[in-house]
Amino acid sequence: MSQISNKEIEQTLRNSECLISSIEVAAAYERLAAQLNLHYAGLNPIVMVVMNGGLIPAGQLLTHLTFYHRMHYIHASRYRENEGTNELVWKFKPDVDISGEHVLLVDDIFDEGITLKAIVEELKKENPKSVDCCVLLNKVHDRKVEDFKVDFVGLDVDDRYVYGCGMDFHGYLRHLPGIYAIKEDKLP
Ligand SMILES: O=P(O)(O)OC[C@H]1O[C@H](OP(=O)(O)OP(=O)(O)O)[C@H](O)[C@@H]1O
Ligand code: HPA
Repeated sequence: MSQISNKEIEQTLRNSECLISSIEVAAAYERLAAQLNLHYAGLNPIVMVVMNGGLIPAGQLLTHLTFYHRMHYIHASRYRENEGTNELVWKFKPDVDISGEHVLLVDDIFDEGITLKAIVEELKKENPKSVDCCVLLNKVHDRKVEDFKVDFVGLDVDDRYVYGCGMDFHGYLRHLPGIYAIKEDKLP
C-alpha cells in the first residue's frame, strides 16, 4: 500500500467524526472477554488472529482472557487498497495442526462476511473440534453472505467505511483506539 503524506492524513482526521469512543470500545472488549471466558473455560483453544485488522482487537482482548490458550495468526484478504473484490487472497495459512482443536478466530469487523466465511470453510477442512468467530464490530446492512454468522460481536456500527481499532484508512490509522468515519458531507 503506497504512502500518503502526513498532511493528507491530518486532513482525513479533520474531515472525520468519531462514531464510537475509545471508552465504549474498551467496555466492548471487556464484555466480549467476559463472554469468551465463560464459553472457553477449560477448553484450551487456539486463538487465531486474522491479520492485519484482527491484531489490535486481539491484543486488547487477550489481556482480559482467563482461559489458557495458544495464539496463532492467519492472513487472508479480499480488499486491495480499500477496493472490495470477492476473491479472497491467501497470504498466510496457519502453520499449526488444528485437527481436534477448538479454534477462535478474532477479527476487527464483520462487514459482508466474505473473509470470515471463507476462512472458516478453509479451516473446517482440517477437522477442528470447533471454529468460532469473534469480531469487535458488526457493520449493519443487508449485504451479508448467506448461511454464515459470527459468534461473538462487540458492537454494531453504521454502514459506513470506518477506521481505527485495527481498521485502516489506506493502510493508516489502525492504531486509533476509537472508531472513525469521514463525515458524509466531506466524502469525495
Ligand atoms: O466481512 P468482509 O466484507 O469480508 O470484510 C471484513 C474483512 O475486511 C478487512 O480485512 P482486509 O481484507 O481489508 O485486510 P486487512 O485486515 O489487512 O485490513 C477486515 O479486517 C476483515 O477481515
Ligand atoms: O469499514 C471498513 N473499514 C476498514 N476495513 C474494512 N473491511 C471491511 N469493511 C471495512
